[in-house]
Amino acid sequence: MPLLEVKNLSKSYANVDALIKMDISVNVGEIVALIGKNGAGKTTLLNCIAGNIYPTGGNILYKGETLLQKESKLNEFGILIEPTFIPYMNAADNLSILLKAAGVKSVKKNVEDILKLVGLENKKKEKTKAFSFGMCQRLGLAQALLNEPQFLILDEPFVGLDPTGKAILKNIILQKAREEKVGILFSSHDLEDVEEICDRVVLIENGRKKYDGVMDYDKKYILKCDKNIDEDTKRILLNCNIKGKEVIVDHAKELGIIFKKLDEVGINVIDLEIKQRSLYDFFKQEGGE
Ligand SMILES: Nc1ncnc2c1ncn2[C@@H]1O[C@H](COP(=O)(O)OP(=O)(O)OP(=O)(O)O)[C@@H](O)[C@H]1O
Repeated sequence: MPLLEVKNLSKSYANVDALIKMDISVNVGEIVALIGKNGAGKTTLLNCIAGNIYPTGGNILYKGETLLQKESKLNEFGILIEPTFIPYMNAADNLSILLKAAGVKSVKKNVEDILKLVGLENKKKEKTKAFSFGMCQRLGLAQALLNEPQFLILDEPFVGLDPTGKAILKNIILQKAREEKVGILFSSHDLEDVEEICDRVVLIENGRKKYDGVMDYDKKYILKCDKNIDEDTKRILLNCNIKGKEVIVDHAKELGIIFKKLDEVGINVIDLEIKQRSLYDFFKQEGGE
């Protein structure tokens, strides 16, 4: 059972159908990225899941139960969507107060530990009105992590972060998913960062899901052989594209049989190269830009 399931979800504002019959899921320990042009519907989807806005139709299930009727489940979520803070309070006090205001009963992690994790340990006594946008993003991440969430919702978390901040964020996302089995759904326009960390990507266009797939789309496996592939061997390797000494294979699961066939005709594979279209190229070709 997926950790989170969005089923047939729609959201219309006055004149705009921002989400149209959206289905997506996030598994335990899975990192899923939402990508799509400005205005595609990413933030609307995240806000519906976070309980900030009500969908017009459809359903959201968390651990198999309808989320709309079980708002207490939101305590298991960590949410980073346009974070705002009380400007005349310092960073540490903001975290404590905001958690109480959100109705979180037990603050499991120490505020100082979390501030250290996001690289704000030297800023804990500073009033947030003096915080830059990037510092607010870091503090927003700290806020999202404070109650040891089982599910993380992050809206454009890379925006405004410097390279160190981005590296910290990527490490946190990977560690939360891989070691603590947190499910993570985030939106981003930073396709290189997305490509680096996510397990699955969902492309949204005009409120509809256009693509939903694992990150090994369009992978090609290039077997570099020690001699040219002759006509007889080409006939044996019917489904492969062959160029000189190279055999190009579309699916990893076919590699074993191809290795065996090559071995049978006395051809050795001396190197294996894996090529993949970049997420940016994919996005462009799918009409994302
Ligand atoms: N409060 C609102 N009132 C009316 N229309 C809205 C509102 N919020 C969003 N929209 C519209 O809904 C559509 C989806 O917007 P949304 O913010 O979800 O897109 P997005 O994919 O997050 O975009 P971006 O990448 O620019 O953040 C857009 O057409 C937007 O103009």
